[in-house]
Amino acid sequence: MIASLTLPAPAKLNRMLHIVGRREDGYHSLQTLFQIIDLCDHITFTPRHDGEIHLTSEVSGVDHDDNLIVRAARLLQQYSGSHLGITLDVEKRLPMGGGLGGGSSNAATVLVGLNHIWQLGLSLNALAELGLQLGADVPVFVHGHTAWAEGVGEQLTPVTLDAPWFVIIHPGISVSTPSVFQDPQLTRDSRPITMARALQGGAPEWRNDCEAVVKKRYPPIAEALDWLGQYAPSRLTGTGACLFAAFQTQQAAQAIAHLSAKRWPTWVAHGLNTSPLHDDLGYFTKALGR
Ligand SMILES: C[C@](O)(CO)[C@H](O)COP(=O)(O)OP(=O)(O)OC[C@H]1O[C@@H](n2ccc(N)nc2=O)[C@H](O)[C@@H]1O
Ligand SMILES: Nc1ncnc2c1ncn2[C@@H]1O[C@H](COP(=O)(O)OP(=O)(O)OP(=O)(O)O)[C@@H](O)[C@H]1O
Repeated sequence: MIASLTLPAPAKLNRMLHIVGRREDGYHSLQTLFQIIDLCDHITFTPRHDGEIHLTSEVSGVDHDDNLIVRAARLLQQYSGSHLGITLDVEKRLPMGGGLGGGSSNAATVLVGLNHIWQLGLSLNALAELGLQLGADVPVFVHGHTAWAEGVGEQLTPVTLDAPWFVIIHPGISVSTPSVFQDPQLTRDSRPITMARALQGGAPEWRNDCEAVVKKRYPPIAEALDWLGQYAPSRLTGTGACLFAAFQTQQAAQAIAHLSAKRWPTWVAHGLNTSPLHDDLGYFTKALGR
Protein backbone atom coordinates (compact mmCIF):
# COMPACT_ATOMS: atom_id res chain seq x y z
CA MET A 1 0.00 0.00 0.00
CA ILE A 2 1.24 3.55 -0.78
CA ALA A 3 2.63 5.65 2.11
CA SER A 4 0.58 8.73 1.26
CA LEU A 5 -0.91 10.55 -1.71
CA THR A 6 -1.91 14.20 -2.18
CA LEU A 7 -4.69 15.01 -4.64
CA PRO A 8 -6.29 18.29 -5.74
CA ALA A 9 -9.92 19.30 -5.20
CA PRO A 10 -10.60 22.05 -7.76
CA ALA A 11 -13.27 24.75 -7.63
CA LYS A 12 -16.01 25.37 -10.21
CA LEU A 13 -17.68 28.43 -11.64
CA ASN A 14 -21.24 28.48 -12.94
CA ARG A 15 -20.62 30.27 -16.26
CA MET A 16 -24.43 30.56 -16.58
CA LEU A 17 -27.25 29.39 -14.33
CA HIS A 18 -30.93 29.35 -15.28
CA ILE A 19 -33.68 28.24 -12.92
CA VAL A 20 -36.32 26.45 -14.93
CA GLY A 21 -38.66 25.09 -12.25
CA ARG A 22 -39.30 23.96 -8.73
CA ARG A 23 -39.64 20.28 -7.84
CA GLU A 24 -42.10 18.81 -5.36
CA ASP A 25 -39.34 18.37 -2.77
CA GLY A 26 -38.72 22.14 -2.89
CA TYR A 27 -35.42 21.88 -4.80
CA HIS A 28 -35.09 23.90 -7.98
CA SER A 29 -34.42 22.52 -11.44
CA LEU A 30 -31.44 24.22 -13.01
CA GLN A 31 -29.65 24.51 -16.31
CA THR A 32 -26.05 25.42 -15.75
CA LEU A 33 -22.62 25.31 -17.31
CA PHE A 34 -20.10 24.17 -14.72
CA GLN A 35 -16.53 25.07 -15.55
CA ILE A 36 -13.74 23.53 -13.52
CA ILE A 37 -10.93 25.95 -12.66
CA ASP A 38 -7.37 25.53 -11.46
CA LEU A 39 -7.95 27.00 -7.99
CA CYS A 40 -7.70 24.00 -5.65
CA ASP A 41 -7.76 22.64 -2.13
CA HIS A 42 -5.39 19.70 -1.58
CA ILE A 43 -6.20 16.54 0.32
CA THR A 44 -3.51 14.15 1.59
CA PHE A 45 -4.48 10.50 2.03
CA THR A 46 -2.50 8.22 4.37
CA PRO A 47 -3.87 4.68 4.31
CA ARG A 48 -4.38 2.75 7.54
CA HIS A 49 -5.28 -0.88 8.20
CA ASP A 50 -7.46 -0.44 11.27
CA GLY A 51 -10.57 0.75 9.39
CA GLU A 52 -10.59 4.13 11.16
CA ILE A 53 -11.35 7.38 9.33
CA HIS A 54 -9.75 10.55 10.67
CA LEU A 55 -9.42 14.10 9.42
CA THR A 56 -6.44 15.67 11.15
CA SER A 57 -6.91 19.27 9.96
CA GLU A 58 -9.37 21.71 11.50
CA VAL A 59 -11.84 23.28 9.07
CA SER A 60 -13.17 26.37 10.78
CA GLY A 61 -16.86 26.27 11.60
CA VAL A 62 -17.28 22.62 10.59
CA ASP A 63 -17.25 19.77 13.14
CA HIS A 64 -15.11 16.72 12.33
CA ASP A 65 -18.05 14.38 11.80
CA ASP A 66 -19.99 16.93 9.71
CA ASN A 67 -17.08 17.61 7.39
CA LEU A 68 -17.92 16.47 3.86
CA ILE A 69 -14.44 14.91 3.70
CA VAL A 70 -15.22 12.58 6.61
CA ARG A 71 -18.80 11.98 5.47
CA ALA A 72 -17.62 11.00 1.98
CA ALA A 73 -15.02 8.56 3.35
CA ARG A 74 -17.54 6.95 5.72
CA LEU A 75 -20.17 6.70 3.00
CA LEU A 76 -17.75 4.95 0.65
CA GLN A 77 -16.47 2.61 3.36
CA GLN A 78 -20.01 1.62 4.24
CA TYR A 79 -21.07 1.22 0.61
CA SER A 80 -18.05 -0.84 -0.40
CA GLY A 81 -17.71 -2.85 2.81
CA SER A 82 -13.98 -2.08 2.85
CA HIS A 83 -12.14 -2.81 6.10
CA LEU A 84 -9.39 -0.31 5.27
CA GLY A 85 -9.19 3.12 6.89
CA ILE A 86 -7.65 6.49 6.06
CA THR A 87 -6.08 9.52 7.68
CA LEU A 88 -6.99 12.65 5.75
CA ASP A 89 -5.50 16.10 5.85
CA VAL A 90 -6.85 19.09 3.90
CA GLU A 91 -5.10 22.25 2.88
CA LYS A 92 -7.99 24.68 2.28
CA ARG A 93 -7.62 27.51 -0.16
CA LEU A 94 -11.17 27.75 -1.46
CA PRO A 95 -13.43 30.08 0.50
CA MET A 96 -16.30 28.20 2.14
CA GLY A 97 -19.87 28.76 1.08
CA GLY A 98 -18.76 31.09 -1.68
CA GLY A 99 -20.37 29.35 -4.66
CA LEU A 100 -17.07 27.77 -5.72
CA GLY A 101 -18.20 24.29 -4.65
CA GLY A 102 -15.24 23.61 -2.35
CA GLY A 103 -17.07 21.32 0.06
CA SER A 104 -18.56 19.29 -2.79
CA SER A 105 -15.20 19.08 -4.52
CA ASN A 106 -13.52 17.91 -1.31
CA ALA A 107 -16.12 15.14 -1.06
CA ALA A 108 -15.58 14.15 -4.71
CA THR A 109 -11.80 14.00 -4.31
CA VAL A 110 -12.23 11.73 -1.30
CA LEU A 111 -14.57 9.40 -3.22
CA VAL A 112 -12.35 9.23 -6.31
CA GLY A 113 -9.10 9.09 -4.28
CA LEU A 114 -10.27 6.33 -1.94
CA ASN A 115 -11.67 4.30 -4.82
CA HIS A 116 -8.11 4.34 -6.16
CA ILE A 117 -6.27 3.78 -2.85
CA TRP A 118 -8.62 1.11 -1.49
CA GLN A 119 -8.69 -0.47 -4.98
CA LEU A 120 -12.47 -0.70 -5.02
CA GLY A 121 -12.86 -0.66 -8.80
CA LEU A 122 -16.07 1.40 -8.70
CA SER A 123 -17.05 3.35 -11.84
CA LEU A 124 -17.24 7.14 -11.84
CA ASN A 125 -21.00 6.75 -12.40
CA ALA A 126 -21.34 4.72 -9.20
CA LEU A 127 -19.24 7.23 -7.25
CA ALA A 128 -21.24 10.17 -8.64
CA GLU A 129 -24.51 8.53 -7.63
CA LEU A 130 -23.15 8.01 -4.15
CA GLY A 131 -21.80 11.57 -4.04
CA LEU A 132 -25.18 13.06 -4.92
CA GLN A 133 -26.31 12.07 -1.40
CA LEU A 134 -23.73 14.53 -0.07
CA GLY A 135 -24.47 17.50 -2.33
CA ALA A 136 -25.83 18.47 -5.73
CA ASP A 137 -22.44 19.64 -6.97
CA VAL A 138 -20.54 16.46 -6.07
CA PRO A 139 -21.28 14.54 -9.34
CA VAL A 140 -19.62 17.09 -11.65
CA PHE A 141 -16.44 16.92 -9.59
CA VAL A 142 -16.54 13.10 -9.55
CA HIS A 143 -16.82 13.00 -13.35
CA GLY A 144 -14.10 15.62 -13.60
CA HIS A 145 -15.13 17.35 -16.78
CA THR A 146 -16.53 20.83 -17.46
CA ALA A 147 -20.19 20.12 -18.15
CA TRP A 148 -23.68 21.20 -19.07
CA ALA A 149 -25.94 20.22 -16.19
CA GLU A 150 -29.66 19.85 -15.68
CA GLY A 151 -31.86 18.56 -12.86
CA VAL A 152 -30.31 19.80 -9.63
CA GLY A 153 -26.94 19.54 -11.32
CA GLU A 154 -26.66 15.75 -11.53
CA GLN A 155 -27.67 15.22 -15.19
CA LEU A 156 -24.36 15.95 -16.80
CA THR A 157 -23.09 16.20 -20.35
CA PRO A 158 -19.36 16.89 -20.71
CA VAL A 159 -18.62 19.94 -22.88
CA THR A 160 -15.55 21.89 -23.89
CA LEU A 161 -15.64 25.61 -23.11
CA ASP A 162 -13.18 28.37 -23.81
CA ALA A 163 -10.42 28.55 -21.21
CA PRO A 164 -10.13 32.19 -20.15
CA TRP A 165 -8.43 33.60 -17.10
CA PHE A 166 -10.88 34.54 -14.40
CA VAL A 167 -10.76 37.24 -11.78
CA ILE A 168 -12.75 35.91 -8.81
CA ILE A 169 -13.79 38.24 -6.01
CA HIS A 170 -15.14 37.33 -2.59
CA PRO A 171 -17.08 40.40 -1.38
CA GLY A 172 -16.49 39.47 2.24
CA ILE A 173 -19.99 38.40 3.23
CA SER A 174 -21.69 35.05 3.16
CA VAL A 175 -24.88 34.24 1.30
CA SER A 176 -27.48 31.85 2.62
CA THR A 177 -28.25 29.52 -0.31
CA PRO A 178 -31.65 28.43 1.13
CA SER A 179 -32.76 32.05 1.60
CA VAL A 180 -31.98 32.84 -2.05
CA PHE A 181 -33.92 29.79 -3.24
CA GLN A 182 -36.83 30.68 -0.92
CA ASP A 183 -37.10 34.31 -2.02
CA PRO A 184 -40.52 34.93 -3.61
CA GLN A 185 -38.92 37.25 -6.16
CA LEU A 186 -36.49 34.61 -7.47
CA THR A 187 -36.83 33.94 -11.21
CA ARG A 188 -37.77 30.27 -11.24
CA ASP A 189 -39.54 29.99 -14.59
CA SER A 190 -36.85 30.62 -17.16
CA ARG A 191 -37.69 28.92 -20.43
CA PRO A 192 -35.58 25.76 -20.77
CA ILE A 193 -33.04 25.99 -23.58
CA THR A 194 -31.11 23.27 -25.34
CA MET A 195 -27.46 22.66 -24.59
CA ALA A 196 -26.63 23.54 -28.20
CA ARG A 197 -28.36 26.91 -27.78
CA ALA A 198 -26.51 27.60 -24.53
CA LEU A 199 -23.18 26.85 -26.18
CA GLN A 200 -23.98 28.69 -29.40
CA GLY A 201 -24.86 31.95 -27.67
CA GLY A 202 -21.65 31.87 -25.67
CA ALA A 203 -20.59 34.15 -22.86
CA PRO A 204 -22.38 37.35 -24.04
CA GLU A 205 -25.77 35.65 -23.59
CA TRP A 206 -25.07 33.85 -20.33
CA ARG A 207 -26.69 34.97 -17.09
CA ASN A 208 -27.29 33.79 -13.54
CA ASP A 209 -30.94 33.85 -12.47
CA CYS A 210 -29.98 34.18 -8.77
CA GLU A 211 -28.26 37.49 -9.39
CA ALA A 212 -31.23 39.90 -9.04
CA VAL A 213 -32.30 38.47 -5.68
CA VAL A 214 -28.73 38.26 -4.38
CA LYS A 215 -28.03 41.87 -5.39
CA LYS A 216 -31.19 43.02 -3.64
CA ARG A 217 -30.46 41.10 -0.42
CA TYR A 218 -26.72 41.76 -0.29
CA PRO A 219 -25.74 45.30 -1.41
CA PRO A 220 -21.96 44.64 -1.04
CA ILE A 221 -22.29 41.96 -3.73
CA ALA A 222 -24.12 44.37 -6.03
CA GLU A 223 -21.31 46.84 -5.46
CA ALA A 224 -18.57 44.33 -6.29
CA LEU A 225 -20.47 43.14 -9.40
CA ASP A 226 -20.77 46.74 -10.59
CA TRP A 227 -17.10 47.41 -9.87
CA LEU A 228 -15.85 44.36 -11.78
CA GLY A 229 -18.42 45.02 -14.53
CA GLN A 230 -16.52 48.18 -15.47
CA TYR A 231 -13.76 45.97 -16.88
CA ALA A 232 -15.61 42.92 -18.26
CA PRO A 233 -19.06 41.32 -17.91
CA SER A 234 -19.25 40.16 -14.30
CA ARG A 235 -21.40 37.35 -12.93
CA LEU A 236 -22.21 35.50 -9.74
CA THR A 237 -21.19 31.83 -9.30
CA GLY A 238 -23.93 29.65 -7.82
CA THR A 239 -25.76 31.77 -5.26
CA GLY A 240 -22.56 33.67 -4.48
CA ALA A 241 -21.03 35.27 -2.61
CA CYS A 242 -18.17 34.97 -5.13
CA LEU A 243 -18.38 36.70 -8.49
CA PHE A 244 -16.14 36.58 -11.51
CA ALA A 245 -15.25 37.98 -14.92
CA ALA A 246 -13.33 36.36 -17.79
CA PHE A 247 -10.22 37.78 -19.47
CA GLN A 248 -8.31 36.57 -22.51
CA THR A 249 -4.89 36.61 -20.91
CA GLN A 250 -3.39 35.97 -17.50
CA GLN A 251 -1.79 39.39 -17.64
CA ALA A 252 -5.10 41.17 -18.20
CA ALA A 253 -6.70 39.24 -15.34
CA GLN A 254 -3.81 39.99 -13.03
CA ALA A 255 -3.98 43.70 -13.75
CA ILE A 256 -7.64 43.83 -12.65
CA ALA A 257 -7.00 41.47 -9.71
CA HIS A 258 -4.30 43.83 -8.51
CA LEU A 259 -6.87 46.64 -8.30
CA SER A 260 -9.59 44.48 -6.79
CA ALA A 261 -7.28 43.05 -4.10
CA LYS A 262 -7.11 46.52 -2.56
CA ARG A 263 -10.76 46.05 -1.51
CA TRP A 264 -11.64 42.36 -1.53
CA PRO A 265 -10.02 38.92 -1.33
CA THR A 266 -9.31 38.17 -5.00
CA TRP A 267 -8.01 35.21 -6.99
CA VAL A 268 -6.89 34.72 -10.57
CA ALA A 269 -7.73 31.26 -11.94
CA HIS A 270 -7.53 29.53 -15.30
CA GLY A 271 -10.59 27.88 -16.86
CA LEU A 272 -10.16 24.13 -17.43
CA ASN A 273 -12.05 21.44 -19.24
CA THR A 274 -10.73 18.49 -17.25
CA SER A 275 -10.17 18.23 -13.53
CA PRO A 276 -6.58 18.21 -12.24
CA LEU A 277 -7.71 15.34 -9.98
CA HIS A 278 -8.48 13.14 -12.97
CA ASP A 279 -5.40 14.38 -14.81
CA ASP A 280 -3.26 13.31 -11.83
CA LEU A 281 -4.89 9.88 -11.67
CA GLY A 282 -4.63 9.42 -15.45
CA TYR A 283 -8.37 9.00 -16.11
CA PHE A 284 -8.60 10.85 -19.38
CA THR A 285 -5.33 9.60 -20.85
CA LYS A 286 -6.34 6.01 -20.01
CA ALA A 287 -9.74 6.48 -21.62
CA LEU A 288 -8.08 7.74 -24.81
CA GLY A 289 -5.70 4.78 -24.80
CA ARG A 290 -2.62 7.00 -24.69
C1 LIG B 1 -26.77 26.68 -6.88
C2 LIG B 1 -25.50 25.84 -6.93
O1 LIG B 1 -24.41 26.55 -6.37
C3 LIG B 1 -25.16 25.55 -8.39
O2 LIG B 1 -23.88 25.03 -8.54
C4 LIG B 1 -25.66 24.56 -6.18
O3 LIG B 1 -26.66 23.74 -6.75
C5 LIG B 1 -25.96 24.76 -4.71
O4 LIG B 1 -25.55 23.59 -4.08
P1 LIG B 1 -25.25 23.52 -2.52
O5 LIG B 1 -24.55 24.74 -2.04
O6 LIG B 1 -24.64 22.18 -2.30
O7 LIG B 1 -26.68 23.62 -1.95
P2 LIG B 1 -27.43 22.58 -1.02
O8 LIG B 1 -26.75 22.53 0.29
O9 LIG B 1 -27.66 21.30 -1.79
O10 LIG B 1 -28.83 23.33 -0.89
C6 LIG B 1 -29.09 24.31 0.06
C7 LIG B 1 -30.55 24.68 -0.06
O11 LIG B 1 -30.77 25.45 -1.25
C8 LIG B 1 -31.97 25.06 -1.90
N1 LIG B 1 -31.68 24.54 -3.25
C9 LIG B 1 -30.43 24.14 -3.59
C10 LIG B 1 -30.16 23.67 -4.86
C11 LIG B 1 -31.23 23.62 -5.79
N2 LIG B 1 -31.03 23.16 -7.03
N3 LIG B 1 -32.46 24.03 -5.43
C12 LIG B 1 -32.70 24.50 -4.17
O12 LIG B 1 -33.83 24.88 -3.88
C13 LIG B 1 -32.63 24.04 -1.01
O13 LIG B 1 -33.49 24.72 -0.15
C14 LIG B 1 -31.48 23.48 -0.19
O14 LIG B 1 -31.89 23.02 1.07
N1 LIG C 1 -14.60 20.12 3.61
C1 LIG C 1 -15.44 21.15 3.55
N2 LIG C 1 -15.08 22.28 2.92
C2 LIG C 1 -15.94 23.33 2.83
N3 LIG C 1 -17.15 23.35 3.38
C3 LIG C 1 -17.56 22.26 4.03
C4 LIG C 1 -16.73 21.12 4.15
N4 LIG C 1 -17.40 20.21 4.82
C5 LIG C 1 -18.58 20.73 5.14
N5 LIG C 1 -18.70 21.97 4.67
C6 LIG C 1 -19.91 22.84 4.81
O1 LIG C 1 -20.52 22.96 3.53
C7 LIG C 1 -20.90 24.33 3.28
C8 LIG C 1 -20.88 24.60 1.78
O2 LIG C 1 -19.58 24.48 1.33
P1 LIG C 1 -19.10 24.81 -0.14
O3 LIG C 1 -17.76 25.39 -0.03
O4 LIG C 1 -19.24 23.60 -1.02
O5 LIG C 1 -20.19 25.86 -0.61
P2 LIG C 1 -20.25 26.67 -1.89
O6 LIG C 1 -18.88 27.10 -2.29
O7 LIG C 1 -21.28 27.71 -1.68
O8 LIG C 1 -20.71 25.65 -2.97
P3 LIG C 1 -21.94 25.63 -3.92
O9 LIG C 1 -21.57 26.27 -5.17
O10 LIG C 1 -22.09 24.14 -4.01
O11 LIG C 1 -23.05 26.33 -3.20
C9 LIG C 1 -19.91 25.15 4.06
O12 LIG C 1 -20.45 26.38 4.44
C10 LIG C 1 -19.60 24.27 5.29
O13 LIG C 1 -20.48 24.54 6.34
